[in-house]
Amino acid sequence: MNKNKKPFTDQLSIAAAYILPYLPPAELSSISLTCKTLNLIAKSITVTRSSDASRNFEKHPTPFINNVDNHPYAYFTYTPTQIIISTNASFPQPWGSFSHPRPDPRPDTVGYLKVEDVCRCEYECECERVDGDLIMCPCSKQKLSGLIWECGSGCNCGSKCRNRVSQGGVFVRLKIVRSVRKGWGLHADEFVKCGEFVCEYAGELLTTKEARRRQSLYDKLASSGKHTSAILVVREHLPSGNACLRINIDATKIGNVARFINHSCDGGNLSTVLVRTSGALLPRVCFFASRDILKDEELTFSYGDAGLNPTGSKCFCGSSCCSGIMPSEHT
Ligand SMILES: C[S@@+](CC[C@H](N)C(=O)[O-])C[C@H]1O[C@@H](n2cnc3c(N)ncnc32)[C@H](O)[C@@H]1O
Repeated sequence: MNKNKKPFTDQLSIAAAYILPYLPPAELSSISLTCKTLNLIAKSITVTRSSDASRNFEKHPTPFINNVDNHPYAYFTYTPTQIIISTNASFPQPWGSFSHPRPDPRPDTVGYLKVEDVCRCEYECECERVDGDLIMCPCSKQKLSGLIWECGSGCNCGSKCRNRVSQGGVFVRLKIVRSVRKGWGLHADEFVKCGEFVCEYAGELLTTKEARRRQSLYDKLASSGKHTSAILVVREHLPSGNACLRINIDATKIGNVARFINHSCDGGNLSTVLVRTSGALLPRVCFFASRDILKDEELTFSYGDAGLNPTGSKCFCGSSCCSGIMPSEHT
């Protein structure tokens, strides 16, 4: 026997370590039944997947916690920011063996802003000044448009600029907890101060035509009772008052932690804020804490008006003003 030749199990382990992280749960589970070596590798991938939904893209891991059934995690491709996909194909992403550490562009001292009084003057940004004089106050733009404006690639300031609150990824400690009636839900894993940036709603930016096509597909799958979709539609009313920009983000297959935020009829504890960034054509949809949130509390927001969809599915938000029906606008 050639002494330099690695035993078959070693070769199998090496090959499997490259291939198995790309497999969706059903395939991973069936391949794990074939032999002990593959079973061990599949198990370690399952542990990695359930220990961090963000797959090392965010500052802290976001674990899946399930004490109600046997789903170890939800399977999707992680993106920390919104992406434009021109076709309806998604790309494979390994999950379990690679890490993607992200830079920390935001100083720890600036983790929040008051959503209700968004005066940004305190966030001194050099690009807003000429010879030390403030030439344009960002909060005047806020008042005009009802948006938050942040510095970006169109500004002269760098990534350390403090007017980039929502651009450093997720800084709050979060966890994804399974419940019997609502499936997975995003929870705070530490105290979150009112006004603090929580996360962006990241996913695939779609045309309205594609959003409608996917929504009807997801609705058909949902009627089987096993599929949850995560298409968010936000409308930005342009300053003229005569036009409205419609933003469709689908986080069902490609998204971030925000895809686990459930609906609450009382408006929940998160505010949805459109953030425009200098140098970027399209706004981003971001969530800020609308009040102080305690550790372990579920994070929720209002998906919309349930009255728009009287035949919608049952709502289990549990709030005192629950309408009993999940809102779902006709996309
Ligand atoms: C964006 S996903 C939220 C994460 C989802 N719970 C999961 O397990 O992936 C939206 C879906 O969650 C479920 N959901 C969200 N809020 C709910 C509520 N208040 N009552 C019942 N189901 C809810 C619905 O199935 C909805 O289509």
